[in-house]
Amino acid sequence: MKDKLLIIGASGHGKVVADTALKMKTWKSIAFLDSDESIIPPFNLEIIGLSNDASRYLEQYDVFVGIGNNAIREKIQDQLELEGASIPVLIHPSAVIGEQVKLASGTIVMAGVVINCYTTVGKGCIVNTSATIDHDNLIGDYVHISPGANLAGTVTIGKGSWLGIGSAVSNNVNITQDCKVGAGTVVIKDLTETGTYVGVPARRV
Ligand SMILES: CC(=O)SCCNC(=O)CCNC(=O)[C@H](O)C(C)(C)COP(=O)(O)OP(=O)(O)OC[C@H]1O[C@@H](n2cnc3c(N)ncnc32)[C@H](O)[C@@H]1OP(=O)(O)O
Repeated sequence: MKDKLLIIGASGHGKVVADTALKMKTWKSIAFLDSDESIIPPFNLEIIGLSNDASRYLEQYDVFVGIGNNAIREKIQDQLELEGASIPVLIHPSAVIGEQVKLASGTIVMAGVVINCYTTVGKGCIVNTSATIDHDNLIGDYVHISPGANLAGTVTIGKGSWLGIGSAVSNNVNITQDCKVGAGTVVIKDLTETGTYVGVPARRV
């Protein structure tokens, strides 16, 4: 753990990552890397280098990937791990985390989230604003659970899957890897094939 934090990506998701990190009051300073010169960084923070410059800062900074796309986040975090980066977990102070919950590095838990007991969340995940994950869930690496999604008890989500805003997953349901579950979709049965699913109940499109 270092006393400075570097966030890769200063656009929409990176902004919320920075906001969460500021609220944690854990780092003396926070800065961004971003290759897009047109971006004005939020909260008067600085962009100190290009997106692929992280290697130069690993001695001094904790590093967090603030990019919403699951596949891109995975690629960058995997490389950072190979280089020995210190990658924290970010938890907004308003989140409620149950007993025996495990959260792996590079995961962010945003404002208003509730994660109930005995759930495990893999690395590089986004648990977005006001999502709820109930007891005994197993969330794979690089999953994004969008704002307001609700997962009942004993749900499994495979690596790289994306649950859209306001979606719901019934208890004891398993969703395989790299699925996209649309906004407002209700999943009541296992999704065993990778694909895009929408509607109530969920159907593949
Ligand atoms: C902080 C943040 O912003 S986090 C980000 C939150 N964002 C989201 O949650 C967005 C979720 N994304 C969606 O719901 C998208 O519509 C997706 C990923 C499911 C599908 O996107 P695409 O692959 O581009 O599919 P496309 O738009 O072509 O739709 C395919 C069909 O599914 C239907 N469809 C798409 N999304 C939905 C949905 N959420 N519910 C019901 N039907 C849907 C479309 O109407 C279309 O039907 P048609 O073939 O009869 O015309």
